[in-house]
Amino acid sequence: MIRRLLAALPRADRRRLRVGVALTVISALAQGAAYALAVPVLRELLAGRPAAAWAPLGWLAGAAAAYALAHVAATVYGRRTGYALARTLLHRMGNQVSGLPLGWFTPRRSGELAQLATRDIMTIMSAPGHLLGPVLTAFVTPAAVAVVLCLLDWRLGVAAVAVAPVIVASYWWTGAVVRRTERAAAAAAAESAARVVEFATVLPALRAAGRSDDGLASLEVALSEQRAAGRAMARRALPAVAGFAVAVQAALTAVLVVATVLGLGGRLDAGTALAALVLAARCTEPMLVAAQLGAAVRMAGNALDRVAALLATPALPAPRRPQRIHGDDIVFTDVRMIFGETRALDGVSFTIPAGGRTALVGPSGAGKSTVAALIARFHDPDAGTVRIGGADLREVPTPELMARLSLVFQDVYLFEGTLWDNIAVGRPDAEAPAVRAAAADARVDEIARRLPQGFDTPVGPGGALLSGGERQRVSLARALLADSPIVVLDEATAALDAENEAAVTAAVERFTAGRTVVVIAHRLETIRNADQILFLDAGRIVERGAHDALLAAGGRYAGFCAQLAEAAGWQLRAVTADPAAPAPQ
Ligand SMILES: Nc1ncnc2c1ncn2[C@@H]1O[C@H](COP(=O)(O)OP(=O)(O)OP(=O)(O)O)[C@@H](O)[C@H]1O
Repeated sequence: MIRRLLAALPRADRRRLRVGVALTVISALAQGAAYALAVPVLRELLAGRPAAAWAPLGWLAGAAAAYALAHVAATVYGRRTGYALARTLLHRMGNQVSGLPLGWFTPRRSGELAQLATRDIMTIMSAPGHLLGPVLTAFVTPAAVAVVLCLLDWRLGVAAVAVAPVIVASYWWTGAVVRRTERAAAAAAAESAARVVEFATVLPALRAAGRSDDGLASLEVALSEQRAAGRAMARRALPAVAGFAVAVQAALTAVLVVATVLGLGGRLDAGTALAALVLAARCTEPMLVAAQLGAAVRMAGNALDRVAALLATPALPAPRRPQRIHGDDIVFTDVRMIFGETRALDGVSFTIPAGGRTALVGPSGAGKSTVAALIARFHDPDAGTVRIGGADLREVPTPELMARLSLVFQDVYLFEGTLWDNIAVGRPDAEAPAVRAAAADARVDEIARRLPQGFDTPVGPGGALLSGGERQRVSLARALLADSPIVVLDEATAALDAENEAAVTAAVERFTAGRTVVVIAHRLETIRNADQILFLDAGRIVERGAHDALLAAGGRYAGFCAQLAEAAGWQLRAVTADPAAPAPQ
């Protein structure tokens, strides 16, 4: 464990851990010496020679003082190392996470990350701060005492040392059991954390569909699995911890029996026998505590494994031969994208010409969002290439790609800053009039007028103080300000009310004119104005062309449009269904 903690620490903090461990060992040895020096003191006192007890008593006081000083210093070093460890690991995790492909961030991963950054980091931090000291002391002090017993009387020493292998073996067994069962318990905890995140995310949709109980049911299943894993851990670890306690008690009993037999037989003086009994009893308690703390050390080891796994997650590889983007055309060549068992894209090839508008259409799960995600390089494809302006996206530095793209996705996330900051992030060097113009185009100025501090109003974590439609308008303003030549829109106006939708759609139309636009939309008006329509199904492009040509072909797209028209007609008829109903005044 110490080796692994050293590996996790930066060079500057490793010395602190080494010093802390050395001080712990010194304090444990001093404690052992202080215990052992009680033997000559007791021996002299019981033999009626109090004057002769002064010398060992002085040594005992010295050892006790050395123990106290080393113990305090070791505790301070341990705590500081714990903080340094937490700081370093959180920093490294932050750096790592910021370099991971955006497609990595699913609700499950968010749950795991939350567990890692909170529970696991606290567990790891406690290892040098609170655990290593008592665990080391629990073994070093009895070892020192055993050495002293050997010097006092070899038979007592043999009794103490004979049971040491049993104690050490049962300590490792306890650790192995805890380590195994804790992994399952931690996986169950991460699963239920992910379910909580997911439940909070989908609750509005579930409630709208009157099915909140469905989400609650999967959350309850995860929570009861977590409870079961916790119980299984306790059930399996308990016998191991109890076995260790029995081994420690057996060691104590062995020393007690040998000391008593020798004392009664007159082969050991009363003072030494009594001191041996006291010493053996004194060492028992810290060893029993060590069994429990040892389990916590194993949990810290598991937590370190999980952090190491995150740190080893491959980031999007940096370009080996960085290429510049020359142009705005987007070309997919035989692209495959597989998520687990799902072929999200299965050998897709197409060209999105520069300056044109391409609509991605198809049933749910067809792969439309995956196309958009690959254009923004949220992932690299499993096979094939995605090129923009002739450059393979794997070879394009991220800032170069992001300068070319504006993304307006369905799930809008705002960061915890002001309304203004959330728009200006689209182009940090933008002058105030440009930010205001973008805000006005996306109708964010209306929102600002309503808020107490106007554009300087904080929007809360994730933009929580704004409604879904308002967040979408802010994200549109951001894209308008960014003024990028390529725009990817995913259901960009889905959360807007009718009036705002019309206004924002007009702004988007103006803004996207002449740019390369890739739009995922289910509304007929958006789709039919596209220069090119790519109809996807089950990860393949099944039809492509312009609206009129595809309609005339009478294929899948034509059927899809008929469904959309029928749905629109159904809405119309539903409103005017009852001719006898009184007209609104
Ligand atoms: N990160 C992911 N992990 C696992 N599976 C994924 C992931 N992203 C997409 N998929 C799967 O890939 C398939 C295509 O998904 P995609 O979101 O691209 O479809 P879509 O056409 O955009 O659907 P919708 O219109 O419903 O948003 C689906 O089966 C989906 O479950």
